[in-house]
Amino acid sequence: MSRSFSVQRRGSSSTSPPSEANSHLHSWSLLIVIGTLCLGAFLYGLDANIVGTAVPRITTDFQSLSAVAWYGASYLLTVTAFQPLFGNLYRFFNSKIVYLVSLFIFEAGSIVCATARTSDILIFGRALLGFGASGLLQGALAILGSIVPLEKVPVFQGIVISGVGISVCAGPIVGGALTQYASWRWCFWINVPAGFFALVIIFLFVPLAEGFTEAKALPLRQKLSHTDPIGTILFLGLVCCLLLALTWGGQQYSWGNSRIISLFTCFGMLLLCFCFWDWKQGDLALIPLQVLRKRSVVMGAIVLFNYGLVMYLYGYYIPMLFQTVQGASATESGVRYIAMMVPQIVTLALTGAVVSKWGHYVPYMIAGGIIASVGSGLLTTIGIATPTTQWATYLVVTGIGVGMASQLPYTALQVVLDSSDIATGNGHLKPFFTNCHQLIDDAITYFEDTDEPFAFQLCGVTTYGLSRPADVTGILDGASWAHGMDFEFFISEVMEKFGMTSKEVERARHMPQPGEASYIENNNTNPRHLSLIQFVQDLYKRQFLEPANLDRLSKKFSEFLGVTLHSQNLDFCTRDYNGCLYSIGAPGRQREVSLYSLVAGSMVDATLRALFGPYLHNFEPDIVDQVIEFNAHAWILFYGLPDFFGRAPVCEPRDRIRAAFRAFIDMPEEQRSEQCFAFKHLLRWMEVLDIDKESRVGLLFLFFFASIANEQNACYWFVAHIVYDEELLDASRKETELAWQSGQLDVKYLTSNCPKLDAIFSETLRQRTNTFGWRVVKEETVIRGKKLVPGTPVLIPMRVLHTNKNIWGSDVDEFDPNRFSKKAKALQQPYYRPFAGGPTYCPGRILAKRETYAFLAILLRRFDITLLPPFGAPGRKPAFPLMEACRPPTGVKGPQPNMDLFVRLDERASEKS
Ligand code: HEM
Repeated sequence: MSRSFSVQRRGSSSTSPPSEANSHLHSWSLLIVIGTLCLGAFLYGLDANIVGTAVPRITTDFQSLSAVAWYGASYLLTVTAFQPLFGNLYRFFNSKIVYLVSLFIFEAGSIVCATARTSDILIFGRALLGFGASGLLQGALAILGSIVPLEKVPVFQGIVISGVGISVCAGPIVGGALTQYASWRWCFWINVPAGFFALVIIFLFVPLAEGFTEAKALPLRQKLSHTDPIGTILFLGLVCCLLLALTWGGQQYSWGNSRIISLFTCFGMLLLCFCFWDWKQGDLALIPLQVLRKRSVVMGAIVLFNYGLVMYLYGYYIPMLFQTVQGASATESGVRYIAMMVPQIVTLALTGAVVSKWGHYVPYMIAGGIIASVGSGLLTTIGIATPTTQWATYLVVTGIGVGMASQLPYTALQVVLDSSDIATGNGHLKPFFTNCHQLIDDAITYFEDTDEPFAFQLCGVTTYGLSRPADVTGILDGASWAHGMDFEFFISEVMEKFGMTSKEVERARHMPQPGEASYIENNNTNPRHLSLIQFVQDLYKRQFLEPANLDRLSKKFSEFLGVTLHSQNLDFCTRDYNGCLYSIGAPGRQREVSLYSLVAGSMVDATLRALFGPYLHNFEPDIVDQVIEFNAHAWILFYGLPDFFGRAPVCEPRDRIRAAFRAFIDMPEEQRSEQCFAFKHLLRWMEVLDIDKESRVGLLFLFFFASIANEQNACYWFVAHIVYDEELLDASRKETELAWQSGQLDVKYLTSNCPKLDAIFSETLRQRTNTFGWRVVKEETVIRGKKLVPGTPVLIPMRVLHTNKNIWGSDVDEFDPNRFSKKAKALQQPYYRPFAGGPTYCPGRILAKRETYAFLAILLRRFDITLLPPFGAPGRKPAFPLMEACRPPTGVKGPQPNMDLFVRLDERASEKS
């Protein structure tokens, strides 16, 4: 049975870096569009608040006191009931078009209201208005996602949403003034020029192109079925029946009247149908039933319902009291109402800020309820002659109470994220980014009765996580359901994050067709007419698995490593890569170094030189540090976190590396003679395709990142375990010495004849590959009875394979290479997958082993290694570093900040020159 909470729109398009995304707006065009979206949000809120002060005139004009509640309710009904529908429309269709359609409906509704000749037409017009308005706020947020970079979305979101806040305050005053000095009809006419202006601006300024998402690429039929039209109709029907029965009952008709009874009966039947339909639809339902099982959601809904009741009751009856009982004009009534609205907005903002900071929301909710009740009680005492100070004080008290508590159900879900309540919150952002593995473990425990994939919210995006080892291997090995999962789409998203424009990413997915310029017969570079993405994947395999290319690359790599690993070249080991600034003496034969700096610095340097030749170092002398810095913070880019206007730690290294790549690409091919095979072909083919320069830089960057993301840290743990354990160190020295028999390092011998190293390497990878694989649901897929919704990302926690006690025994947390000494048993274990498997089987697996072993072999050949005691504790063995746990991985993780091993390297006599 389904357990996920809700399906929300993916903001994939907005993740590309600011300067590169061609749909992003700048300067005055951005200003004007943001102003217009604000106007849309203002109109959305205005129409809920403007009629209150106009209602007394309307009821007088139409002689329709019995319909008084309907003027507000019809708007509210549709504006609420159609929210989920519009949410899905924005998810599956182009945001600009859906927004324009909703504005158009809003305009039509306004004209119907403004020209209404009867009360019924006005009610119909209000319903139409609400229907259009239900797409305005969501639409503004959806459009924002494609016109501003992701990191700036929260700021602009705040600006746009403030339009609603202003309308709450301005609505009654504007409504009052228009009703008094013109006619109540102007409360609706006002929407027409404003809405028309918004239509024109959005039409002219917002680009039609937006980021590609899998949901938007679904066939029309599938899109329509996912918007759950039947659920929407049933929901609307049942709400209408209930509201009609409640409005007419006891007023127009007695409660026992057959119409009222029929309406209640219809409501009951529709409710049953809706529940059945909702249950059948699972995750695709308008309101997934699982949501209602969650205490926090149910309580939040009850609180919101009660405050909604209070707000709308007062919104109608207090202006009526002012105007019809106390004889105030419509404008004056609006101004008087400020006494309630201003305190409400102020306390709303204040409580929100306080709760966000300290996290306790229940006290404010209770206090708000008590204050609002006291205020409401006091309001019951006012009458025709109540002095201004008295009724104003009562309104202020009520406003404070309502403002204090009415938004807290939303805030509570954002701020207090209880990981055991995994499926109930509308965001698991905080636990994911502070301890993602704990969040996944909690989810697995929480769902262990069903073993079905769980769902959680990440940056507003519903994300599935697989909980069973068999499902993880199933996805890698192509289980029958795995074809519904797409890796290519995930890669497309990552390409955007690394700087390709969405237009070029779409082109990269396209297979060249006969007749197109990119379909070149007898073309040596891309003879199989692959799409650019497939071409890149093919290049990976040719570069890292074809013996000639692989041997050349690993030979170069070892040579560069051989140059670096000399005592006089180790100054870089003083770098503060991991919060471990370690001062070493002047270059000499004995050096004391941070192991992390030693491994990271020399591995990254050798990889860069083997892949690119010396060129990147020429363009950016600090390139090694920049890459290490980038790797440490790549998760910020990867998970699309805001870069705080370019100040996140990932920004500077990203920009400097990109600048070096840009200069590299600008060199004529003949001057790049030392670049590797893959880059030569990749750059050539991108030139044929005429991919824009920034996108070429982005793809090159991503290609390079794949080859270093795991390597540097995997090698660190491997060497750290060996250095930490004298027995392992001795055994490793013995094995690696044999690879130097010719005087040169024989890497192939090393990787084929060292069982002890193999066992240590395998155990290191078992313990350290806590990475996540990612896929996107391509078509409706069912795993263990749970329907996964297309377009939703799926997280594959490899960890469930390697840390599972049922598979590896109760000592799973111990580092024990012996479990791999009996090779046949552990290595053939289907749940041992450090390099994944199937179509995405890591093409760098052979090179990874060669590079790691080569590093160790050269290090042991050159130096005697002594583990240093912790600072200030001579004679003691340092603690083994813990793995960094606070950030989600983008590859194998490094040690926790300020945790490292420090070693003394004594150049061996045989190596002294
Ligand atoms: C010990 C080090 C390494 C580990 C643990 C590792 C692990 C992995 C894993 C688990 C995947 C599959 C991701 C998925 O299915 O979602 C993968 C993919 C990949 N790895 Fe590695 N890797 C390592 C080293 C390397 C090296 C040295 C290179 C290149 C020189 C490399 C290049 C790649 C590439 C290009 C892919 C993507 C394959 C595709 O697009 O189909 N890896 N790696």
